[in-house]
Amino acid sequence: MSHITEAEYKNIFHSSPNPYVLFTPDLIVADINEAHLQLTDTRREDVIGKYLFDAFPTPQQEIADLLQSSFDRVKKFKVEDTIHLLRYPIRYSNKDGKGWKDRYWIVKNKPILNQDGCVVFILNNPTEVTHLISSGDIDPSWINNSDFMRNANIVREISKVENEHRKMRALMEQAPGFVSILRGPDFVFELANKAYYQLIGHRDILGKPVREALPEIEGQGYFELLEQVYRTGEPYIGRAKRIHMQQEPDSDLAELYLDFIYQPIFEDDGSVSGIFVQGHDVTDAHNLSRKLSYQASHDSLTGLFNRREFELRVENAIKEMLVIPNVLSLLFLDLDHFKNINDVCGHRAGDEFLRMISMVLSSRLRATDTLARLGGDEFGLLLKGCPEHVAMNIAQDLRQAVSEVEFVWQNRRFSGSVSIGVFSFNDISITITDALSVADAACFLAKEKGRNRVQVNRKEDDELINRRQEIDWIRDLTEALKGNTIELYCQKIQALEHPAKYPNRYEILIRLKNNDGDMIPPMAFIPAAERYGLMPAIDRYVIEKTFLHIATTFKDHTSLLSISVNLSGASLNDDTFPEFIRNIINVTGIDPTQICFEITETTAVANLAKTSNIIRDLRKLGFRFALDDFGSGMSSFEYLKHLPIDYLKSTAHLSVKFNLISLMQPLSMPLSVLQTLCISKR
Ligand SMILES: Nc1nc2c(ncn2[C@@H]2O[C@H](COP(=O)(O)OP(=O)(O)OP(=O)(O)O)[C@@H](O)[C@H]2O)c(=O)[nH]1
Repeated sequence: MSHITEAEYKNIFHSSPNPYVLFTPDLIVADINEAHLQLTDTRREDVIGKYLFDAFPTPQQEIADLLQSSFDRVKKFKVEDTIHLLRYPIRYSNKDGKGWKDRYWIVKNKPILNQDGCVVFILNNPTEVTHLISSGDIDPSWINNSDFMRNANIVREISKVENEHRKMRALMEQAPGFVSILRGPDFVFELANKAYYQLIGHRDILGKPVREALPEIEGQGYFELLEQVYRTGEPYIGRAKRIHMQQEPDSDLAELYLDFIYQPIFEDDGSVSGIFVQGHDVTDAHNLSRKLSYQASHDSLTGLFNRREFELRVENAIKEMLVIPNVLSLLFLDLDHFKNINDVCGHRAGDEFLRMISMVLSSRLRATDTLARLGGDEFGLLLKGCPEHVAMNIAQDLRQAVSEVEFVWQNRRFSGSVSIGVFSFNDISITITDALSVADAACFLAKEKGRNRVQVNRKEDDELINRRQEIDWIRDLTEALKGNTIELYCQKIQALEHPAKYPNRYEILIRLKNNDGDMIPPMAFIPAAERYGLMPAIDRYVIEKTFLHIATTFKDHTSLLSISVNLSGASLNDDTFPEFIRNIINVTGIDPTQICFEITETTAVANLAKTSNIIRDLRKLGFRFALDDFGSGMSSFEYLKHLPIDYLKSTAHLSVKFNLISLMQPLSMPLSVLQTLCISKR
């Protein structure tokens, strides 16, 4: 058999009575024969090298889409595709003018494959059928039954389906989330919407396997997940999963967080043929929630953990000991004389110093240690798997490091100093509150012993036990002050002589209730309140409550009553106290002559000048003053000369009559009973 030369092939192509156009896969006109040029009334030079729709324009996009989809099928499935009826108008231009001539066609598109099976050309062969449609002399029943019309109906159905398909694609395109379809075991990109392209930085991915299209994803576990879904047919849902990918060509990898689903695509026989990928970029929401949780767990000034997070971590560490026996060490650090920096240079300097100390402490710790700022100038440190002797060494190291800090602010120099309490334990029954208060108490002792030192907790250390008890009282008292649950009682003051002259005298006392409902007398908690500076708050609480009670309950019987209220030394040293009293009188409108403030001898003597001034100030308003427990201390009559007091109250064994001497009655009663008592005695 003789071979046909290329020239002979060309000759056959050009002289064929059937119209042909040869397109490249990009739909560029590679060649066109005479029959086609005549049929479409076109000149060769106007179409060669041009894109299909530039060479053969059409007035309507839908028509172009139909033709385009036929070419797409040819490229995809590599088999001939026929459009059984296509309305494709042809442009004309003659002496009558320009316009479009309606033409109808049957169009066949055939792939020309190379040796590797790739599409190198598409041979387009249109057959014009306009005359069949427009002649009008065709028997209608023949039209309905003819193959031609059946084909036409099929075409209509196909275009309906294709229309639906187009709408679906448009919806997918506009979907706010990203969508793509991966086909076959190599996960070749068959489709991707706008959001997907945006996510991957508009890379050219269609027709490429995912490993080739997105190489930077390798090693992040995503390809393995695709394979798993493909193999098992089970969908996979990822929530805020981290991925590193390029969002711009040649850019650095960006850290993103995605919510997504890999949904298997099933064929009719139940096999998986691809994966439908759908999801959202949730990076912003994720980062925001990370930021919020950072803020909730960190101290904004120093960047260290805050008290809440610290307590949570200590609590978890105690729970972990249930599973793995361990020794935990808690360090409680309190800067020495920090207030000094604030007072001398202002809070900004104080803040800067706190930041500096935080850095010094952090730099000496392991990543697994938990350092937190608990508040003010207090820090907590949790060391896991750390026995006491190691914790002591660490504490000494930190103390030393802080003592070497030199802080300069506006030419003023300050050196650092810290007191540290250490508590090591392996007892899983301990509560977090106890553990922290033991370390706190040890730190307190370190302060008391002279500061700039480390104090380890020893169970047998009485001082520490007392401190812990005190800290518990302070916690209870602070709660009670906040919750208004300190209870006020009154106790009658009995004049030894002329009792009728002083009928209704009462002293206000405070009581605290413990968790079991038992009343706790003041001598149990007042020392702790004095030591921890809670007395001014307690005094004000009692004064407010008592004055309000008198104002509301004894409005019409005020002259019947005289009430004694104890005042602590701290209030007498507080320059704002007289102002507080003036305000409360204005608010309640009570008569100051009904009130007698009781102060102790030791308080008065501690700061005689200041105390005398405040007493004078308040007496001018009408208040009276009594010196309590006279005789229990130095009992020097000398200083009494300088104190402008009205009464002396003495212990029973020392009967000194000054103006009025009283004895406590053993029974006391709640303040609320007072009204009934007084009124009935009237
Ligand atoms: N600059 C600054 N000061 C704070 C902050 N929080 C609390 N303070 C102050 O820190 C001081 C802590 O005082 P203390 O610990 O009682 O006093 P100190 O001078 O360190 O005395 P000792 O602990 O007894 O040695 C108080 O004056 C608070 O007002 C803060 O965030 N910034």
